[in-house]
Amino acid sequence: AETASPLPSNTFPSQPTKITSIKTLAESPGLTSIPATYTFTPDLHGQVTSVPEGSIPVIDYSLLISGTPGQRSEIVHELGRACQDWGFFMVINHGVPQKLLSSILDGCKGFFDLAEEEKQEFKGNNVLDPIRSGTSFNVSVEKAFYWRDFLKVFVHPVFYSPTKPAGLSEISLEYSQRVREIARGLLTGISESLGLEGSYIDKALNLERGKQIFIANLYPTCPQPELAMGMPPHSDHGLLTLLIQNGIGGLQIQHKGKWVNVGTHSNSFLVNTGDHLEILSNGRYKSVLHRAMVNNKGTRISIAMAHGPSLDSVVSPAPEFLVSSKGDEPAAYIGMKYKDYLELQQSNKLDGKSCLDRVRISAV
Ligand SMILES: O=C(O)CCC(=O)C(=O)O
Ligand SMILES: [Fe+2]
Repeated sequence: AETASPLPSNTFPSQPTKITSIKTLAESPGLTSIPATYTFTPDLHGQVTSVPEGSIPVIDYSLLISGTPGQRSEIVHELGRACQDWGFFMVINHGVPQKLLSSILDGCKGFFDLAEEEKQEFKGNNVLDPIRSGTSFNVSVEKAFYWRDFLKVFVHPVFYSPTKPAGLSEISLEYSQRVREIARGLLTGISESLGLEGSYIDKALNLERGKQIFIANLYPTCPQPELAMGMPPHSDHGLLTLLIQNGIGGLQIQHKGKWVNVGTHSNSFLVNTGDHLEILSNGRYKSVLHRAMVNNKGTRISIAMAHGPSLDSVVSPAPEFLVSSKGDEPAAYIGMKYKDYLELQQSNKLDGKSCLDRVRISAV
């Protein structure tokens, strides 16, 4: 039972023997240092570069959906550049009301504020269970733990939601639908930017039944943020992840080998490319490495909405990229059923792009 096992006890005097949430630990009175089991290599923060204000790509979604043909093709071009150069961009003018964004963040806060016993009802037993609440990433395989609690819920093609707190289910349904629509719109533009039909990815990966996963992350205030890690460097398994946060930053992306602070951007979606976009595009659009830092100023909540192929899709590089007038291009990844990939990624340690490395045939 993966998520059922309690964290092992350690020598830290005030640590209870069974930690089911970092929230409980973070709220212990007088906590001034973190247990050794939460400690990572020091000076993670020192290696961060700041990029000039305004250099992270920004995509105006309204122009993709209702711009003139000229504006639209400009946005498609910008999407392609963002995927190629960054694997990351911000989406503005997406049309999702600010009120819905704050309601869903409040709903997640309500979930994390439930009594530990209540959250335990939703802990799940298997990595592919549709509702899973837990701490760190996968405590059954980790030696050091992340300063993070999570709630992961499958919201499409079948919608699930925890039954508590009251109201979360309704808000989550609406939020999931709105965000899925934007993800599909972006993937239409991304298909075109790859020189394919707009509907290419949608059809090839059966997005009508695409897997959409709602991931709420809680990063409580940490007394030694420079020693702890919210989420380690990793890439996401799906195609595109759309993230929002509660006004507190912490996300960093890797760009040209350096870690870059994304910061806070109210009312925009922070979008990153995932492994399946890299596989489908035969390495043209690489999934971006990202991680979550913690802080000692306030509790951070982020909601990452992951969009992937349908579970039964077997994804391999699109044949369109393998033959060209310039000669054949070898497939750089083997085909794998998305369900198997997801299971592999969730059952192991979260470790960079180690999952993608398992399907990679050659360096690209
Ligand atoms: O909280 C964040 O900023 C990142 C979360 C994330 O990468 C994930 O849930 O996959
Ligand atoms: Fe992620």
